[in-house]
Amino acid sequence: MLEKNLDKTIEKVLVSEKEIIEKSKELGAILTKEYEGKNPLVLGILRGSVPFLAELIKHIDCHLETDFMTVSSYHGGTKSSGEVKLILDVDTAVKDREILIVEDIIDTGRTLKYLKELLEHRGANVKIVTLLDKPEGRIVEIKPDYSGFTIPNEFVVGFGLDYDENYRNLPYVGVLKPEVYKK
Ligand SMILES: O=P(O)(O)OC[C@H]1O[C@H](OP(=O)(O)OP(=O)(O)O)[C@H](O)[C@@H]1O
Ligand SMILES: Nc1nc2[nH]cnc2c(=O)[nH]1
Repeated sequence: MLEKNLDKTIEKVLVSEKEIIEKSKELGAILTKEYEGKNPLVLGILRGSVPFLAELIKHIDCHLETDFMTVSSYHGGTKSSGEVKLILDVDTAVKDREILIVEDIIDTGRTLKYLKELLEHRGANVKIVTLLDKPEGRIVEIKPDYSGFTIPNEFVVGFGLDYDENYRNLPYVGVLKPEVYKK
């Protein structure tokens, strides 16, 4: 059964809403300089990136476009299936385009390695910004160009990140109480 109050299912908060907003402002200032006059395509990876993309682009003060791609490899659980599935491709032409991929998290690195290679193969110039980086989870080599917070090797939820499609709407990033996984 789902708890009424999401807060009650959280064991600890790793990154607060205030910290996320402050970090988005910092990253936004850096990205404003990076992309001035380049009209980048800011590419959100569905579904997890939506809250971070929405916060981040408010602080990038230059012309940009947005688009989305859907990929999935966790299928609701806490472990990567090992296979990245492309569910919905980007609509905008990407050849010779400056693309900024926006992600909520890099863990094994499989999703971003797959996406970076796919888009570079199509002729795009790709950079990556992620809200969270979990370096201890890495299985394939990939580094973000810009990263908000480095976190320990724990499964996290909130600010876009789900467990079984829930908790994406929490305004902060946290770790669930162990009993949630037993239900
Ligand atoms: O580095 P990795 O181990 O590949 O993990 C990172 C990916 O996992 C999550 O996506 P998921 O497949 O759960 O889809 P979702 O965004 O719809 O939750 C997250 O949004 C990243 O895209
Ligand atoms: N919700 C969630 N999705 C992930 N995808 C890769 N790592 C994680 C994580 O820690 N939490």
